[in-house]
Amino acid sequence: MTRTPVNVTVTGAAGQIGYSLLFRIASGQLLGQDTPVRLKLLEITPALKAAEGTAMELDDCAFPLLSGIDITDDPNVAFDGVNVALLVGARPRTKGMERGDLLEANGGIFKPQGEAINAHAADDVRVLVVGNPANTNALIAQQHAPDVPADRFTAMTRLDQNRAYTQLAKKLGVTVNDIKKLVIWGNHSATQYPDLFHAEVNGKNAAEAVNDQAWIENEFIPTVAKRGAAIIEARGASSAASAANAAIDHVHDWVNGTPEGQWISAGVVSDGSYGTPEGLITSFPVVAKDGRFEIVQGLEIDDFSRARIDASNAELAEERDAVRSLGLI
Ligand SMILES: NC(=O)C1=CN([C@@H]2O[C@H](COP(=O)(O)OP(=O)(O)OC[C@H]3O[C@@H](n4cnc5c(N)ncnc54)[C@H](O)[C@@H]3O)[C@@H](O)[C@H]2O)C=CC1
Ligand SMILES: O=C([O-])CC(=O)C(=O)O
Repeated sequence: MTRTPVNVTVTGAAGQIGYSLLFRIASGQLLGQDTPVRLKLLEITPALKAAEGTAMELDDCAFPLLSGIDITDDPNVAFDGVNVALLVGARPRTKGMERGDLLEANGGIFKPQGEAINAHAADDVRVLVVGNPANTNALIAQQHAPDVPADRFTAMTRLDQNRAYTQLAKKLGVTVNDIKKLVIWGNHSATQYPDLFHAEVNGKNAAEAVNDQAWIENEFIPTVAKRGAAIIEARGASSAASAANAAIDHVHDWVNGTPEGQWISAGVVSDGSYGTPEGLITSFPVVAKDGRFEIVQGLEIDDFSRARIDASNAELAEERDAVRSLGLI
């Protein structure tokens, strides 16, 4: 292995997503089998011992690509030289708790992390925010990192996309491999809009293949949008392995590019495309090329989709206004 290791920082490393994510990163699934990684684990002080336990287990895997592990409770240390930052650590939503309640609890975490990324990250840093409310947490971090290009800050809606793939595949009796361009617009919340109207199933329009508007409106969209709550209800804890899997997908595609003819979903800083308020971090159909996400342009948006995209972005604008009034941005 001659390449310099890539520094990957994971916050909330002792949490349940961290426990799924770290082993996959160390095994090469994030960046590929020819890329060594150095892991930097950020935790709050009381959870450092648990993070050390996870690090002991990582050691015990003897991963050939894992060149070292640092554990710290100081964001300035954790983000020193970071190339890929996975901001997972946050307070998860618990049963009966609304996403809006999380804004204040989590906002304070992402401001100092944005500042530390600004001060210490490598020039090529890429940031994925997983911790909820992911889009607005990403906005807070991004706003506190003025020296980092804004397009390096992203929020995760890939789990929502993956959920949508399986729901559609089950409905049509196909496999996820038969589906393309099925993407999420808006917020990672119950207002998100999984879009069947631009998706393809074996080359045909997905909404036409379904041919059941009532199913799209009353089953597909709510099932995908409320899946996080359904998992909490069933498991007594929020999605963890599937969230880690989506984080791997997101960064892997960001770095390696999306296959020709495929789109993916990512929360990226809006340039005003599709009437979305500029500056919000909101999910679009994107392609990854040369290490950058590009918003897919020129799609026709009918009234049904328009209403839903606008509603989700209005929610994000409210979240932005709320964190602004709390002095977090
Ligand atoms: N965007 C998405 O699709 C999804 C997002 N999530 C979110 O991911 C987040 C993490 O979920 P879990 O791992 O299940 O939670 P968890 O509670 O098991 O772990 C969170 C960890 O973050 C740590 N932490 C808290 N504040 C921190 C700080 N300032 N710096 C570093 N670490 C800190 C905690 O000590 C804890 O170990 C939650 O906000 C959850 O809602 C979960 C599933 C999907
Ligand atoms: O709601 C939560 O905390 C977990 C979550 O984001 C999801 O599963 O989509």
